[in-house]
Amino acid sequence: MNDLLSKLNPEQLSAVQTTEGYVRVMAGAGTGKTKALTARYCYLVSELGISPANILTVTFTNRAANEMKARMRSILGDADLGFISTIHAFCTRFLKEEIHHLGYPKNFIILDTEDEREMLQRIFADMKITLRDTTMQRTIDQVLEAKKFTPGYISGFIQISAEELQQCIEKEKDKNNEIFLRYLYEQKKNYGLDFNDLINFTLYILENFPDAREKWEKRIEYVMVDEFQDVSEKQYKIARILSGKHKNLFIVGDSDQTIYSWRGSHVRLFLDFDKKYPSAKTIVLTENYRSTPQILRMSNELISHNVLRFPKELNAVRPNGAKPLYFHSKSPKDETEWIADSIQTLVKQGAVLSDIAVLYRSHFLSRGVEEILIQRKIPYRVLSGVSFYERREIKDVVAYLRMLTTQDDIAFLRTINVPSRKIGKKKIQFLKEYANANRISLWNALLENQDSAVFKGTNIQNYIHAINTTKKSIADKKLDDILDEVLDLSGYTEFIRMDADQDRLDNIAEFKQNAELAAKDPDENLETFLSRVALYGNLDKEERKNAVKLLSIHAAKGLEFRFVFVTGLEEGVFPSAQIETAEEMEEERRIAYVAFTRAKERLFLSENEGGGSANLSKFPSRFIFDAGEHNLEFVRPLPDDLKKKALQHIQQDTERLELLQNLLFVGDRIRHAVFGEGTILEIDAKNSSYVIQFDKLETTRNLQFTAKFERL
Ligand SMILES: Nc1ncnc2c1ncn2[C@@H]1O[C@H](COP(=O)(O)OP(=O)(O)OP(=O)(O)O)[C@@H](O)[C@H]1O
Repeated sequence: MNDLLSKLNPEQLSAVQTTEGYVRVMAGAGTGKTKALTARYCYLVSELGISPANILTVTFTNRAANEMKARMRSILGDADLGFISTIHAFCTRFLKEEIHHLGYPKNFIILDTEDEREMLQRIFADMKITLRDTTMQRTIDQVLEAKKFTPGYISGFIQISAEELQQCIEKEKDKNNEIFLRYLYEQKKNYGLDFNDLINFTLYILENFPDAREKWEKRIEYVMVDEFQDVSEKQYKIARILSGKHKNLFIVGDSDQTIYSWRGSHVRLFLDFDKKYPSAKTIVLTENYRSTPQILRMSNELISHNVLRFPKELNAVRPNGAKPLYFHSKSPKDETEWIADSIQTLVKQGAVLSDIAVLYRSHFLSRGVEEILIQRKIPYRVLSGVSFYERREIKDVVAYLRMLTTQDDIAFLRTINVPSRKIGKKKIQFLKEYANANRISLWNALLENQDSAVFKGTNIQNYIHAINTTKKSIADKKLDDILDEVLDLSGYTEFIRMDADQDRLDNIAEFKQNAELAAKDPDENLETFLSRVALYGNLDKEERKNAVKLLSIHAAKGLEFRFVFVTGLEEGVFPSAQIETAEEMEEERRIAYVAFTRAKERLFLSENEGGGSANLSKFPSRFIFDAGEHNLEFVRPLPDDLKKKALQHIQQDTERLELLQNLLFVGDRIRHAVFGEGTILEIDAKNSSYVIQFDKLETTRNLQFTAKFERL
């Protein structure tokens, strides 16, 4: 133990030894927060003799919980470390003991996101809901998530019986309410709890059953919350209640690394901790052990542009290194080639591939990097999610293209029932038998049997029509138009929109852009394009240890690498085009901060003029300028004209965001000097205007955000 403590700096030591009361540790990136938390746990158990059964340690991911448990085991030996867990795992354990209060059995079911989607799909089918009504993602965001956040939701849900729910469903007129009620009915019938409800139920029991609360308050003598910057308000509330008796609540994190606001976290929870608990002690860790002074300097400068933060300057312990290298390029190809060149140079200089990580804001950006690494035979692993060409929607799209050329059975089986055309197993079996007997492909088997009674009531005509029509125009059309045509006619475009998963839409948009680029090359046609793509899809799947790591910035949270590349630093990509308020822009800047501070020795930043979707601007990201040009080494200078335009664009966009910050809301009443009183019906953020219905006018008016009117 002494050995463990002797390695800590005075602030870390204070975080470890201040065991009693409310303690907030503001730990800058790379300042050894994980080390301090582990040492604190050890200190509580080994030095103070507290039992692990009385210490709750909440981690952000299962991975973090497992890592911490492994470290603890190596120090403490065998002990029940069950209370080192994610909040969801803790809630599950809590509910196993306490859910009987609500009349639920101990073996309730946990519904994961896939289960949630499947349930919704069944509900959509029962209600005959189509794309015209809503989409899957919209329903999840606006119906399930939103309604589960409303104040009375949980008590209502707990108190109502399945039968009463059934009656409510029958009476319900509003479609969204009906979807929600049906979802709750399914949950109730199966005793199923989704991730939101694991939290909701725990909180409900803690707040409404004093016996249960007292038992747990007594049991949990110390509460420690890691990565506090990303916990939601409800999770925080659970921690607060559990620490209500012993009053030992320790929170650690970095408010500059809050990147999960979309899941309900908020920088303010961390910043206002001392207002909630005036006796709270705040310890700030600023000695950074991870990065060179050069990497820190530019990261410090970047984050200093945020207003909502706890100001702190990190100091580097490591010796000097080189300035972060910034590469501006003309095209996506130039950018990825530069990345591959730089990786090869690093390897020549003695780096191993697994020391190198390529980080990106959105998954679709992995495509270009993956392609060049494959071409150069540089092994890599996609750590967050699936490689680009292995993604379901990309495989579907490629299969549709193959139905225009090879019409092979694999492409056929992948596309025939996506979207659903009522072709089940039996019909496929019929086609397989027919094709085998006649030694023809499944596609030809379908063509020969299209009028057979077997296919009555199915939608194969639409499939056949889509393929045949598009096929006819291959010779006259551009690659990207062919792609659009077959996806539109086959109903695939509508199908994927229905899913409305932004990642999938982005991936398809990226694939289309690739096709668009290929279309400009006179040597490229559908067949050459497909064989090139096939190469990327058929990688050997061996688990490679010595490989470059590709991952999203969100997945890189908490990790560190000797060499870090951040790609796609363009306005509209990073920061994303979807940012609509100054506060959201601060979150985006924190994401950049997390990315930059992952690097230990050298940071490589890049962007290109030809990136992003067609309708986005192609300027270098504001984060390059925020980080301070003097802190960067430019591989080549930015063209003056481009820089001027980029700064102008950034200035205008900043003004737009500031305006949006002071925005009025839908439903607000206003008075205009000429039109009189009216109600805001819509906010058109893209055009910076309100759609207003004035009481004395028949039709609506679009007024600029800057227009003069007063709020009533
Ligand atoms: N007192 C110390 N002396 C030497 N090295 C340290 C010390 N504390 C931490 N380190 C090293 O600094 C690096 C960063 O530590 P750690 O991963 O715990 O940081 P962190 O605060 O969790 O970072 P982030 O929040 O950015 O993910 C690790 O390599 C760790 O071993």
